[in-house]
Amino acid sequence: MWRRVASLSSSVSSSFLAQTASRLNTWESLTTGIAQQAKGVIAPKEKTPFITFVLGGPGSGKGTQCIKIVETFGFAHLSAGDLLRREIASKSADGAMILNTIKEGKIVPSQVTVKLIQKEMELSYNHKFLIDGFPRTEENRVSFERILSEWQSQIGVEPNVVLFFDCPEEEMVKRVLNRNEGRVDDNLETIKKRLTVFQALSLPVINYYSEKGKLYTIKAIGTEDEIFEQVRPIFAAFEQTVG
Ligand SMILES: Nc1ncnc2c1ncn2[C@@H]1O[C@H](COP(=O)(O)OP(=O)(O)O)[C@@H](O)[C@H]1O
Ligand SMILES: Nc1ccn([C@H]2C[C@H](O)[C@@H](COP(=O)(O)OP(=O)(O)O)O2)c(=O)n1
Ligand SMILES: [Mg+2]
Repeated sequence: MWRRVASLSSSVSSSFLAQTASRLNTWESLTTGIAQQAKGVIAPKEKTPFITFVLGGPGSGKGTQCIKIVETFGFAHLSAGDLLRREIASKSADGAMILNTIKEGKIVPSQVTVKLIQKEMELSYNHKFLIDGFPRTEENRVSFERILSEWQSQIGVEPNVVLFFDCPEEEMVKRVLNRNEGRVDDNLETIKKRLTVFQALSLPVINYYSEKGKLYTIKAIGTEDEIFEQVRPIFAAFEQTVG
């Protein structure tokens, strides 16, 4: 259901979307219900999307911990950085602009990134999303909320959980310089710029979610497994309700 409702054009008004979503919900449960009754089985309930933002400075271990969350809790992992790198590799119209922005340690315009994330969510059959490296600016946050508000009848405008991997700069620099994934931004010059951007533009987003009571801060120092032991209880607590 998530996929069908979300696939509706974002240019359509929210009230129309809400009505259509409600109609689709009713129609789908009705038709599914009839078919399932005929087979003598109970129709599964539609699942409400569950959105987690994964934030933290460059090299704080977001991607590494997302892999563990996927393995343990079955989320879909959407890395904003990976989606942007895929655009560069596919030589799309925005590819050159994205490459230059990433090399400079700056943030790609929100409409580009949000469009990529939205597309991935629409294509997913999963209802549990880990959105890694996003939102990195207030502009990112507001652009995404605008999309979510169009799906309001389904999920509301806020993420369910925001994880913040809190890591000392010295450690982040060490990790990024050892990352060895051939990334154009894994060099000392770019990392320094990225850390300045993180302080100036990303920390306000983290503070925003802290004030909203959505933030879970993880001390991102220690082994990968030790850090995951701080992450695990957060998702375990939601497991019953999320499905
Ligand atoms: N707890 C850890 N201790 C040491 N190195 C780590 C740890 N977690 C991740 N790394 C390594 O640090 C680098 C950056 O991790 P990554 O998950 O890509 O961070 P991010 O996505 O936040 O930039 C990778 O090479 C990764 O293998
Ligand atoms: N919301 C985002 C996420 C990433 N980007 C760009 C700018 C970032 O420096 C690069 C790389 O992001 P990525 O999340 O892969 O980086 P780290 O894993 O934190 O090292 O992509 C962006 O412009 N906007
Ligand atoms: Mg990453």
